[in-house]
Amino acid sequence: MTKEPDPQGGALRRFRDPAYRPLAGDLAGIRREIDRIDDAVVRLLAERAMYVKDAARFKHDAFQVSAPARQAQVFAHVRALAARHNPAFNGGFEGLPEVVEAAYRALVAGYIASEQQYFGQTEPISPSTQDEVPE
Ligand SMILES: O=C(O)C(=O)C[C@]1(C(=O)O)C=C[C@@H](O)C=C1
Repeated sequence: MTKEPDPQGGALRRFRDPAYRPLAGDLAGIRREIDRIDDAVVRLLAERAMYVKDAARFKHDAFQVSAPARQAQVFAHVRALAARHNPAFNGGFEGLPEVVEAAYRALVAGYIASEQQYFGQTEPISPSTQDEVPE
């Protein structure tokens, strides 16, 4: 079959697990929920990006921008979060920690590339002239 699925069509299959509970009546309903969630995810990624940009002010050089030990910490953290947030209903989502870690590896690579660019837009300051820290 080389045709895209019909968003308005009825279900074509069912899970063999008798306890499985469907989340929407059709594929259009599923996609509406996915679009809603993507909006929230991307809004948070944009908020995260601004903190990554600001992090450049606290680094001496390109190695510090890359901060590999911190990267490893972030990947382990999001993996653990994915395991914790994996829903208990409908059997959860198998391999969610791996999916989330892979996404974060791609995301952080992009964030680092931009942070390196932003680092190039900074200049060193002496401690006495440092920016004021917000409360
Ligand atoms: O924590 C930092 O130092 C950051 O710059 C943030 C961040 C991240 O996206 O989480 C980005 C670049 C570094 O590789 C490590 C982590």
